[in-house]
Amino acid sequence: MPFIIETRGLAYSYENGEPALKGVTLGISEGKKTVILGPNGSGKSTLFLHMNGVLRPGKGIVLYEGEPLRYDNKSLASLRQKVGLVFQNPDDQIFASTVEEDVAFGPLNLGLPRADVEERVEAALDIVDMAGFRSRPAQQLSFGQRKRVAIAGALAMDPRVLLMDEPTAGLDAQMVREILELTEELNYKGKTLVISTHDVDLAYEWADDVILMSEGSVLFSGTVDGLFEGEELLHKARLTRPILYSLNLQRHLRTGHPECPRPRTVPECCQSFFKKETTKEAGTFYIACLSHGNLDAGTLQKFRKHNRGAYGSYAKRVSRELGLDIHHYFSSIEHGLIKTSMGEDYLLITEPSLAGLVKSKVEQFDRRWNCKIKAIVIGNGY
Ligand SMILES: Nc1ncnc2c1ncn2[C@@H]1O[C@H](COP(=O)(O)OP(=O)(O)OP(=O)(O)O)[C@@H](O)[C@H]1O
Repeated sequence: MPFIIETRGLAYSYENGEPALKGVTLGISEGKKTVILGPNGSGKSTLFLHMNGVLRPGKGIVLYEGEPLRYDNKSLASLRQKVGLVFQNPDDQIFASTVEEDVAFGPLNLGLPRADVEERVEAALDIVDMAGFRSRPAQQLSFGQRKRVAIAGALAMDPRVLLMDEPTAGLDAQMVREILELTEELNYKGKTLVISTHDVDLAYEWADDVILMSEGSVLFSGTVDGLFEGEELLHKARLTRPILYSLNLQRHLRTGHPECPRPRTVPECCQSFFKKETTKEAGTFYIACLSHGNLDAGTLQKFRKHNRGAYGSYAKRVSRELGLDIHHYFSSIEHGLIKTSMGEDYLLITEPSLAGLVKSKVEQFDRRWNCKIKAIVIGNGY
């Protein structure tokens, strides 16, 4: 698979002379979810600032689609249209006086017609569930809300690659899940996602590819399983193994149960650990495609309260607006997988463009854990 972004021998020192990057060579595969994993001060933010041209390498080069970056204003503007960066601290990114002005800033600079800018702002604010705050001054928002506005600002540029520097830092648990779901949604819709974090559990659950950094250098580049198999590199990078990885390994060592396939999420762990105790046949995972006004409350009532969820920003917003009695507004696919693997039916409401993603996740889970869950998409107007 071709790399959409590459760095070769990238080195950079800040003004105090301390090297922050020491010859970093790496590649980001198009269409994948890549984690840049590393402890504090390992150079993740400095790397991101190079990947969208904010910083210029001391040595080495950055390439986009195989072409070295150019640093004149026109080339940088064109790069930033394709490679969006969400800063670690939203206050480094949000400048305009109101939320909508801030999100509109990038698209206006592209010279788009006012109506197109409006459309982009509305869509981006909808995705991060901040449409109700559009006229509010950004400084009157919570940290998590400002983080969402910063994400909306990057989304409004409609980039092919979205770099998110520590997107979950400082957010509550529910908001973390929502941001991760949002990244899944964006990735499914074709965007290449790169996030930086020091959270090994998050990296293990989320990433297709992982690049481990320590003290300005790349220690590892490959799959998550490949990274966590050896402990030496992790120790060097002051990181530990993910909890689910360690639990699974301990079971293997203590009981002789095969180590692979390794569970990477809670539903996978439940299925792997407790499969024998589950005697019931698996349930059906109903995926209901929601368009405004096509909901039949009777359908909802056929499912137990704790067996109804909404997935995706649109379905969550519309479900709330319509006052639907939905129980899971986050981690709904995971809840649905747990319920159906225990033999209960689950109803998940989502927008038509995400039904394929949900179905493929259920089918992937089913193939991996062989639990015979049926996934059925119910069309518009069920
Ligand atoms: N503006 C700056 N001036 C001087 N040194 C800096 C500056 N920003 C970062 N550094 C230094 O560069 C190195 C890499 O920092 P960087 O912020 O890229 O790491 P990081 O992996 O993103 O860390 P964290 O996880 O804490 O955000 C660190 O040693 C840091 O102290």
